[in-house]
Amino acid sequence: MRTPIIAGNWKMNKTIVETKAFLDEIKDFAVDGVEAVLCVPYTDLAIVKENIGDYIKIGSQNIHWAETGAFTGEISPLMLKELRVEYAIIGHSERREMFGETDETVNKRVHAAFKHGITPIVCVGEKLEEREAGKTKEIVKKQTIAAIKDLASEQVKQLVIAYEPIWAIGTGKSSTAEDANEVIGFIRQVIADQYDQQVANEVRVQYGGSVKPENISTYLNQPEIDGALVGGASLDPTSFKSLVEGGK
Ligand SMILES: O=C(CO)COP(=O)(O)O
Repeated sequence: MRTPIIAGNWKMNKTIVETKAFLDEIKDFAVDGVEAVLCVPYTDLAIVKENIGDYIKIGSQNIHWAETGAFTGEISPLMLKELRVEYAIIGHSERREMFGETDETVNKRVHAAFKHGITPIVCVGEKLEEREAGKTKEIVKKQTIAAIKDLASEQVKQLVIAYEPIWAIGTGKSSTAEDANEVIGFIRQVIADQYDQQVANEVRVQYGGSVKPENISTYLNQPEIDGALVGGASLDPTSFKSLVEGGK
């Protein structure tokens, strides 16, 4: 059985003061049988570490492959480890589209995360024109294979993949649950072909793109969908709690 995982991706939102107010609202919150993660800006990691209990896990929004060095603007796995970061989003479409992230750098970051005991949440997903050209599966297959290149089976089993169709992010246009389920089932098949069915059965694959408390259960009711990666709707504490409850 795969444990559902609901992760909030705050993107570039919330100052320390705003983060503290959010954390005050989720004290003592926990839902049995659902894993919850908050992927916050780097400047909020320390305050989250100091003010969060054991239930909600801390995530970053990226991770560099080197431990130290001349990489202005990047973040090292060692720095994240000190802040009790357990998850790192890697290859989000906003990083791929706006900041030059490639399939190769995604793979380097994935290896670095595993080396330091941080679980990658690898994002894959097609653009609107790719979907319209019938290329969804081709794109997610290419991105998935590149991201997991040279990983051991035991590492792949721990991996989290987020299928986020780019046209559904922040647009209010969500993929239908059936459609997301089909693509996620396909991603699992790609992993089975690269490794084996047992490995594929253990990988958790989330859906992301305009998930809200009102629609989360339609996704989580699908057999292949193991959780959600949520942007906008994770910023409000009441909404975040409903999302995690929706993971049941
Ligand atoms: O990009 C996303 C999560 O990583 C999805 O964002 P929204 O939930 O705001 O559409």
